[in-house]
Amino acid sequence: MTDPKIIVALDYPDAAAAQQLVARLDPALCRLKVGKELFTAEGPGFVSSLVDQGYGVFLDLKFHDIPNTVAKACAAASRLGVWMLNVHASGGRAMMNAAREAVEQAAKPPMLIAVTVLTSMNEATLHELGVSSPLQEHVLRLASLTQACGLDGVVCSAQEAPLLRTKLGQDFCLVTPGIRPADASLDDQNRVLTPAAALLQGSSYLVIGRPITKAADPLAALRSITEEIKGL
Ligand SMILES: O=C(O)c1cc(=O)[nH]c(=O)n1[C@@H]1O[C@H](COP(=O)(O)O)[C@@H](O)[C@H]1O
Repeated sequence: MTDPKIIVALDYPDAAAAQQLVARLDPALCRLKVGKELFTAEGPGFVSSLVDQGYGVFLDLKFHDIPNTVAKACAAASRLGVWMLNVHASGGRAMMNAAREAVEQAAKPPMLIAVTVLTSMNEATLHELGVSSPLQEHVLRLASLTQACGLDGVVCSAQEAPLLRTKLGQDFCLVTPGIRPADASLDDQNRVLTPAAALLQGSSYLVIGRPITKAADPLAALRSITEEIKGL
């Protein structure tokens, strides 16, 4: 069983558009991330169809609510047969414990990870929310709490991966967006790393959207990145 390190972000408005891309990819080379836009438009049926096509699916719904509601949502997501799902670490200890307990009871438990600080946020946006610590310190605090609650890992910027890898050990899963091959457009991402650099910094899995989804030949783009990170 292969363990592809690339997770392709399916940021599409509907199943037809997403499926056009999916048909051109290869489940041996990547997993797929379904987020709020596609899930809200198409629901669990499309997620199940991706699973049936042999893809590992990261259901990126970033649950954040009271513990009971998040636990029930995680149980429902687990029943879809997804490979990974996530919650917001800022939902706190009781919420994350409830999420983990719900996932553990699934017939085939998915990996459960937590979002620390979104890559779209900076210190100024944190201060506005009353968080006065430096950004990296806050990321580390949320990631440490996530680990203490027994979750499998976090979503973070690849730039935070070295700190988290050092402090939280080799077995903690670091999922990092903001990845750009050396020759790719930055789009709206600011703090980016190349696929190879992100893995060398300690990332476990790379979330990659437009460099693959907008490529003239998405499978060729996926193969080229796979080649770049071979052996890392
Ligand atoms: O949770 C995410 O996946 C995520 C978290 C974050 O902090 N930053 C971030 O860019 N993402 C997602 O990662 C993907 C990046 O897509 P591209 O910028 O096209 O490679 C998008 O689906 C974003 O929603």
